[in-house]
Amino acid sequence: MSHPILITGGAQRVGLHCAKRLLEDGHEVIISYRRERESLTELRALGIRTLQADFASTAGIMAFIDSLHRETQGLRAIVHNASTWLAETRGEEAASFQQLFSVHMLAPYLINLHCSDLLSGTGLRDIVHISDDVTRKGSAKHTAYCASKAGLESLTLSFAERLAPRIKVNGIAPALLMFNEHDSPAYREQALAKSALGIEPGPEPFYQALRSLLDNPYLTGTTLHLNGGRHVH
Ligand SMILES: NC(=O)C1=CN([C@@H]2O[C@H](COP(=O)(O)OP(=O)(O)OC[C@H]3O[C@@H](n4cnc5c(N)ncnc54)[C@H](OP(=O)(O)O)[C@@H]3O)[C@@H](O)[C@H]2O)C=CC1
Ligand SMILES: Nc1nc2c(c(=O)[nH]1)N=C([C@H](O)[C@@H](O)CO)CN2
Repeated sequence: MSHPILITGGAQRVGLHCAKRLLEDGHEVIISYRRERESLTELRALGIRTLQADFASTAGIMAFIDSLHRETQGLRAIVHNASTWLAETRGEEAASFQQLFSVHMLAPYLINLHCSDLLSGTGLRDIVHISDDVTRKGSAKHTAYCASKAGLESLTLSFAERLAPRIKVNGIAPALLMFNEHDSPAYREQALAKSALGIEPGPEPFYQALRSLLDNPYLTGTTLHLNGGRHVH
């Protein structure tokens, strides 16, 4: 019997798509969510287990770790997808940085430390960190966000060494996947022009990248840059 796959931040957009696709591919799925949403009703009806969590504080992360251990005896994989795309607000830079650090680095770090014991069973066992292609060049507008995602890529390397050969640890660093509804036409045009392929791919190519990491027995410590041929400058 194979254990469920945990994907954090699974109540909307990329995480929601991957939760449904993993279920279609025959996996049991557990998601974490921060805010109650309509999508959760559909997921629960499909048999996906949903755990509330706010990773903005150590207490919130540790509470999630407790609830995950109560929810399952084992896991096939942990996908650290939960994220907040925060631009620093003048005067609130420190609070923003701490929130981004907590969600993008402290939560994956503590969950890996306290829940890697759940990664068991006879087949492959995986941890996947979701960072961002922008770590290759830095970001003037999302400086703290970019730094926290770069730190997550460092955790990929460290945990890959620390948990081998029992558990594979890899990352996906996407560039544009899905616009947000408030994105202006000008912003959309500018974002599309940044990659050679010039498209908004949606969540399915991301799922294909996740699938390739989960199914490959000879990949660890690798971050896949899913960026449509994005130029660095
Ligand atoms: N979309 C894109 O184009 C790109 C995405 N990425 C990365 O891909 C991943 C998926 O992107 P996308 O689907 O757009 O992500 P979202 O911005 O939709 O965030 C995913 C989920 O993270 C949850 N989350 C936010 N803050 C917290 C918190 N403090 N505690 C717990 N959960 C939290 C949100 O829950 P709630 O809604 O309840 O607040 C949300 O549902 C992310 O890691 C993102 O950084 C990278 C580059 C481009
Ligand atoms: N948590 C999120 N991270 C990011 C998002 C998002 O919507 N949520 N979006 C982006 C952009 O698409 C960017 O890659 C291109 O403008 C980056 N990270």
